[in-house]
Parts: sequence; C-alpha cells; structure tokens
Amino acid sequence: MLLEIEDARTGYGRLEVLHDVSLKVAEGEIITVLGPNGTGKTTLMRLLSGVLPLWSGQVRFDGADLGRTTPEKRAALGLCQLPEGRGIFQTLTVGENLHLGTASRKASAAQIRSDRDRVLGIFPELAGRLAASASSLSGGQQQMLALARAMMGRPRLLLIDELSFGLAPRIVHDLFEVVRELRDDGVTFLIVEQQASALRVSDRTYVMRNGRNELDRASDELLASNDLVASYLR
Ligand SMILES: Nc1ncnc2c1ncn2[C@@H]1O[C@H](COP(=O)(O)OP(=O)(O)OP(=O)(O)O)[C@@H](O)[C@H]1O
Repeated sequence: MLLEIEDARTGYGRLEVLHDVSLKVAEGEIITVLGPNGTGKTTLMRLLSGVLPLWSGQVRFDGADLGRTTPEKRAALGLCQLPEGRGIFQTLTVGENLHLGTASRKASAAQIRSDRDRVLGIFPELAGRLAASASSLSGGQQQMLALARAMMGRPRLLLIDELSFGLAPRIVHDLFEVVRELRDDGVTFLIVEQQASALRVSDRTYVMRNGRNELDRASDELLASNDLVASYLR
C-alpha cells in the first residue's frame, strides 16, 4: 500500500473532527472520498499533508510511519497536495507558476526542462500561454495550472480537495480526464469531493459522514446504485 491510515483521530483545539478514520490507497489507484459539507474531508487532507497533528492512530506512506513529518518533508517524499483554492499566483506568468512547482525537489536545470516539456504535453492549453499572466486564465485553466504545477514536483500521491469546486460540468469532465492521464503517467490520487462526479474516474470510493468512514466500495458499484450515493450525501 502506498498510503495507509489506521484509526486516525484529529481535530482543532479540543474539537475532535475525525473519529477513527481508516483508509488505504494502493499505488496507481484513484480514490475518492465523498461526503457532505462539514464532514471532515478537508480536515483529512490537512492531516495527510502534515498541517494538523495526528492525535492517535497511524498514517503510513510507502510503509514508513509519517509521525510528525513536516509538510515540506512529506512533499519531498512525494506526498503532495494541490493547495486549497488552487494557490495560483495571479501576478506571475503561467511559466513562473509552473516553475514554483519544482521548489520541493532537488533537480538539475536539464531535468526541470525535460519535466516541463513532458507536463506541457499533457496540458497543451498551457503550453501556448507560458508568458501570459496567470490572472488571464479561466477558472478551469487555473485548475489545470495547479495540477500541472503539482506535477512539476514529481508527486507519487497527489491529494486534491474538491477538484470540481466552482467549475462547470464540462470543465470538470476534462479535468478528470487529465487525472486519468496523469495516473497512467504514474501518479496515485486521493480526491475529496462533495459531488459524485469523481466516481466516474476513480477506482474506489470511501463515503464519510460526521468524521467517520461509512462505506468503502468500488466506484462503479456505487455509480450503479444512484440511490445509495444520494442517501449518503444527504
Ligand atoms: N480551522 C478550524 N477550526 C475549528 N474548526 C474547524 C476548522 N476547520 C474546520 N473546522 C470544523 O471541522 C468540521 C469539519 O470541517 P471540514 O472543513 O473538514 O469539512 P469538509 O467535509 O471538508 O466540508 P467542506 O466541504 O464544507 O469543506 C466542521 O465542523 C468545521 O466547522
């Protein structure tokens, strides 16, 4: 397993938000965590990226206990997160934003150039706009840029909090197609969503409610039973 979470508890101050959450992600999987507003999905992402401490339980990445590993060290290990709210620097160009994605790793200029060419091959819309200001991009293109920038850090596991947030269904569809391509390129995904749209590309789905795991199913099985998804998102 690339990521294993066992009976994890965490929260804010004295407020416990995650109660004994357990979850496994194998290398090459796309996993969705689905759940209604306020159920603790963002809190789970913060726990995994190392922003929130683990109160009890275990989090292992590639077999190693993450313990109190800092967010920077986690990123260097390949456990990376797409920043909340995309984290695009509006005053910088598309190319400059992309370059910032290499900050978490040591790489030669030649390696960075070759990675950039590979990443731009997957995001042709960005390739033609490297010198443009990031602020000139649409919401969907900015989300593409956030993904492309994350790819420059060579993630092994990419954590994404609501890839679909605020975007039209067609754009969301394109983004999930890109996620599938990136998986074929060797990246594993853990995607937290409020909407069921991620199920179409993901292998397995965990449904969370009130800070607890409620269900773990193959995504196509969940999709085939729409009522089940609807009842869990209520
Ligand atoms: N910084 C914080 N300080 C205190 N409580 C918080 C903080 N952030 C979130 N919470 C609380 O933790 C609980 C879970 O919030 P969280 O953001 O993880 O849910 P979510 O499932 O991601 O929902 P949403 O989709 O609305 O972000 C909520 O009750 C929320 O009020």
